[in-house]
Amino acid sequence: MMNYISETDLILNADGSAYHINLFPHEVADTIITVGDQDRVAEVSKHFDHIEIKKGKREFVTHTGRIGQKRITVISTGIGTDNIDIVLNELDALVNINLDTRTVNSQLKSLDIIRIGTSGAVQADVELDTLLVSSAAFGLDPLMHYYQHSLSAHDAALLQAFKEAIPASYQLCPYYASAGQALLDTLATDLPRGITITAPGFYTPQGRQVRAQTATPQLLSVLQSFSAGNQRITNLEMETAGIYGLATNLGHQAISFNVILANRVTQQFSKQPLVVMEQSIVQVLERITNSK
Ligand SMILES: O=P(O)(O)O[C@H]1O[C@H](CO)[C@@H](O)[C@H]1O
Ligand SMILES: O=c1cc[nH]c(=O)[nH]1
Repeated sequence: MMNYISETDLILNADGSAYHINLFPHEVADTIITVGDQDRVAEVSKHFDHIEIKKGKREFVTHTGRIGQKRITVISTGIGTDNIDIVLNELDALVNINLDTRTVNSQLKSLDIIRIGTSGAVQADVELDTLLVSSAAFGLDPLMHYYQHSLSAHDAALLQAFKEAIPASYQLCPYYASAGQALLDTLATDLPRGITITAPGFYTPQGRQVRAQTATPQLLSVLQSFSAGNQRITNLEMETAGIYGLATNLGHQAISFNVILANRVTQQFSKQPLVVMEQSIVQVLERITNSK
């Protein structure tokens, strides 16, 4: 059959649910909040008026419910863009593929995908315990090199400028992906913004020096000093570029809210990470429920 998606391209569990995230189409809302930490899922859903579904498999815990009339799914991705590949492809399959015929639906759905995650700042003036929005992200992980990913001339020039700023000896191959403009406009016009670096690790890939010897000794200062026009790199984390790149490829809107827990320039870490995350969750939920 034409355009048939095979049983090994899109794997379903014996009950017909998506292979890793273990969900059925009716269990997913059009507004999706992604968090890294499984325990953060309940910290979000405790603010729901009603929870209709609680499911989980591996690191992918999902709660779907409502605040007022707004139906929201919150799902944990675990750490890293390899998990983003799984979560975004499976969420998209649930809403855009007929799982019985294994063909793509004629009407495609665009999800709103909203990350609430923690992050480290690379600029001294990005303050601890504040909320920062990723206007775009450079991925230093490899995920989007496997997907078609076209850029505007402006964005291609920005990526080229960043590539030229990285010492050749680092052997890095960054990609670039932007936030969904509609979500930036509806949820985050008043928040500080910047370009986020999505790293393929937490320690040396984010310029940390513990015991392992680094091959990229000036990474933090390279990131900190990069600028193009009025754009600069503000923070480091591990999912945003993959979320933005795959959301763009699949026709979804995505936005990443970063709770700044570390400042890598002042070398300070938040004294109250759980309190700040709780305040940020409340703030983002208010923005979502007030938006439409
Ligand atoms: O707090 P989360 O959402 O997990 O996000 C950040 O924290 C983790 C590293 O500690 C990475 O996943 C990074 O992106
Ligand atoms: O510095 C940090 C803090 C949170 N998450 C990261 O990935 N990096």
